[in-house]
Amino acid sequence: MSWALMPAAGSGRRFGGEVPKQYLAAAGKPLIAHALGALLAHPAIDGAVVALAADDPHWPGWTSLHGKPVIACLGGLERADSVLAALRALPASVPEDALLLVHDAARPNLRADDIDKLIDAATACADGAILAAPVRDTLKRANAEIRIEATEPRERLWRALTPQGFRRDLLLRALQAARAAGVMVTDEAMAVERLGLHPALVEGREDNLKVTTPADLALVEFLLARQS
Ligand SMILES: Nc1ccn([C@@H]2O[C@H](COP(=O)(O)OP(=O)(O)OP(=O)(O)O)[C@@H](O)[C@H]2O)c(=O)n1
Ligand SMILES: C[C@](O)(CO)[C@H](O)COP(=O)(O)O
Repeated sequence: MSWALMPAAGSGRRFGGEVPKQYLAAAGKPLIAHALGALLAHPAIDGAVVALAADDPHWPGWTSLHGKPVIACLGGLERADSVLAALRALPASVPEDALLLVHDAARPNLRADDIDKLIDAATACADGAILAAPVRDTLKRANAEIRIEATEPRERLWRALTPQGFRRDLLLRALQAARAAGVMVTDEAMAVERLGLHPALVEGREDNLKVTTPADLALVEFLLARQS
């Protein structure tokens, strides 16, 4: 059994504008609709919990999608808080060993083959698994004047994507431990790594983009329009 947790309570500061980016349209649908639809269209995913900002006026009020339950909950100040809130809002019927897939509402271009690969890897690896992309560019470290200070070695460096997949009991333990330590994790794997575990890296599609700035939206629009 797998459930999806979707952090969707962000305000989109880097994107700007009045409407939080997860509700902006691309290829005729809000980004969140693409992201949530991709997850719930997958036969192995049984439902989703979506973490929303307080009094979110844009949330369409979905209670089901593709015939599967959608539960909305109140998110938190940071992404990690929203993920923990969504985890805590899961139905009690979802077993402790259920696989949870955490996916950003801001990543609309998620494909079924990537979900397949992630579920397989997270099922095979007790430490969980994440979609990720190997770094293929030369990496530079900047100084205070935005001049090159150094070139960083890129061997064995990957960019973390989402979904990230972990057992319910492990993810809860990891997120609670990070919060108790006052560590603000930027993805779920970081919390699991803090426990001394080593989640698997699964090479995912480079076009599983997170929409962060307006330029990202233009690219995602192109990608999604080609799908439909
Ligand atoms: N307190 C927060 C912050 C972010 N998110 C969600 O986490 C995902 C990735 O976060 P990010 O791209 O940083 O979104 P924002 O926080 O909205 O963007 P910004 O940092 O530019 O404000 C998004 O789906 C966002 O809605 C969330 O659920 N709760
Ligand atoms: C979870 C994530 O998408 C993995 O790359 C990323 O850490 C989210 O970062 P953000 O700053 O919250 O968008």
